[in-house]
Amino acid sequence: MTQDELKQAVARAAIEYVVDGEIIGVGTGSTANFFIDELARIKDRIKGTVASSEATAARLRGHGIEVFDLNDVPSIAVYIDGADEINAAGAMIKGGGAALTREKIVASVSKQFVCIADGSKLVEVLGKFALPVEVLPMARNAVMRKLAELGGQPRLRTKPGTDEAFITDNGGELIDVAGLQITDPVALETRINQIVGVVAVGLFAQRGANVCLLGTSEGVKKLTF
Ligand SMILES: O=C[C@H](O)[C@H](O)[C@H](O)COP(=O)(O)O
Repeated sequence: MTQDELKQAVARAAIEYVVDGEIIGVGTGSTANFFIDELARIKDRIKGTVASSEATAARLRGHGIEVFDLNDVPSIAVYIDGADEINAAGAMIKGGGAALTREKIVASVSKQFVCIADGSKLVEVLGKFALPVEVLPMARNAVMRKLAELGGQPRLRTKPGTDEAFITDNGGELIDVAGLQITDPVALETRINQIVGVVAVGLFAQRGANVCLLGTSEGVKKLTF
């Protein structure tokens, strides 16, 4: 099976976690896009969605699925999203698709987090995938110095093919920190959150996944945490 077929299989399996009559939180990225396409088939069963990025909101609306502003929503039944890496405890690195801050906010108000990922995303130790950190632009270099003190190699994310900083949906910039061996994800998340100028770190450990649907050649494996 191709990686896309594995992503499609977990996206389909995630429909089982959609709660009828409720608002569903929807993630960002290629796996989440497959989920959105599956959700479109059963859109009449749900009240609507909250999106974790402008791209996701546009795809949902393109399917005729209602997208609510989070400020108008008291709670979210379930949040469904991909990950760049996930470990055996349900802690994740996210933000390869630049949506980490809104993803973290939507996940924080969701009762359940269902991670959908192809099997390559399951790792023993998080950190091979460079850890994304969103910062306010004026704090970029100050935050990069602090992140270097943690032992990683911070690098500003740029617009493809240019030297210009990539700008997120929130007007922030992204620093990708390579070379970390994240043996204590909760401690590192706490430490990076304390750096002034950081908007959010793409380490989802304090609020990790409750369930992971992992696409493998033997079928969809379900991990619960
Ligand atoms: O910002 C993007 C998100 O955190 C994605 O969930 C993550 O990058 C995984 O994306 P994909 O499903 O495309 O591998």
